[in-house]
Amino acid sequence: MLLDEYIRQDLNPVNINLKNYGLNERFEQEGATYIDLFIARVTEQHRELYKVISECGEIDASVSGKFAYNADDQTSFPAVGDWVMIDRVDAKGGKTIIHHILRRKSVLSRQAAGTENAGQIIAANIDTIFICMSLNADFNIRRIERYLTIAWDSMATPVIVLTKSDLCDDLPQKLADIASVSMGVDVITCSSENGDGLDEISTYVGQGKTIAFIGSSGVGKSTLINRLMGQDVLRTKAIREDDAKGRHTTTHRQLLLLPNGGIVIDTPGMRELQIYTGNLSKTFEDIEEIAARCKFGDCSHETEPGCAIREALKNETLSEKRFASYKKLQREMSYSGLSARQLENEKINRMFGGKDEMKRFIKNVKKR
Ligand SMILES: Nc1nc2c(ncn2[C@@H]2O[C@H](COP(=O)(O)OP(=O)(O)OP(=O)(O)O)[C@@H](O)[C@H]2O)c(=O)[nH]1
Ligand SMILES: [Zn+2]
Repeated sequence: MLLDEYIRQDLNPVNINLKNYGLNERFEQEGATYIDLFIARVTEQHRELYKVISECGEIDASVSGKFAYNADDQTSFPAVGDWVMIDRVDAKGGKTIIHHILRRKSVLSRQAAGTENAGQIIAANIDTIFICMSLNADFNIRRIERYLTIAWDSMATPVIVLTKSDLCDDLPQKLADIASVSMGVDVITCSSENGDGLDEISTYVGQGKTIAFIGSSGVGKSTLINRLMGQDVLRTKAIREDDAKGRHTTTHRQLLLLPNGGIVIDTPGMRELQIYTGNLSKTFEDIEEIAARCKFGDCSHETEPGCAIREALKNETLSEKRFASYKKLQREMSYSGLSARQLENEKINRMFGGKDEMKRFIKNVKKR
């Protein structure tokens, strides 16, 4: 099924049962204190433009001027997953205005250590965060620790998902390694290839429960979400790389309803939580192009067969030095390596396209 069709089926224009979107008593009660406003959940964010779902369907939304007065603090802006209060549910092709954010149950954010105001909200009100790591090339205990910290900070419950079990032949050793850092956290082993462990994941998913998947690029998050959806709603890496349009252009739904109940949040920010690839890809387009020819999508360019990078290094079409600086930058750009300033700029870019655009936006909203 095409994505458009999926969206149409999903969004019957009238009488949406918001419980399916995770509405519960806590939000209902808080929402009821705002007279004349309607409750809705943020389903998409594109810079200053939002989409929200209310009982009458999905509509475009923007924030009220009040938000812009606090613009130095990005965490006070709505994020995907937020429950918000809007002033109309039928905007007749226009926009509704978001006036309040209801108290968040959990907040997934990236932040720079030791700085204030450096938080950037990636998604809100997630119940369970699946930390995905593949059992082959991506396997790294330190990375799990880092993701666990992020997940615990969020107030959502983390569950470790070890993917691609079909590619692993030393599972007991890897499980023992994981056990040493995963105290109190459930660990699931699964394979989208042969279906192992997918039932177990389903036990964490149910009506009104909001889930999210984080983990390095290529560990199989999209594939897993597609399996839970029962259809290919997200384009997986393999398909993206085949696509003539290239793989930097994909936009897709940021909030998905699962057929057997439950909500998956999958925002671009979530995909970038591990490594900031935006500028890296641009600066090292040549290297990314070569890497795209590696036999394995998640090639570490170290020991895998069919590695195009090692081939290029051997025949000197790629210089060792350039590859070394790419790797260095890649390390520096990992989540924990970003300086406060880099994070701040990146956040502004993501939300507003740039500093000037942000200033213009704030000015405009204040005028309204
Ligand atoms: N062998 C095997 N391959 C898998 C499995 N799950 C996913 N893959 C493959 O791994 C590659 C990456 O999968 P994706 O689902 O696109 O990975 P992702 O985590 O969504 O990656 P990003 O979108 O970049 O964050 C694809 O070629 C998949 O076909 C699995 O269980 N076993
Ligand atoms: Zn390679």
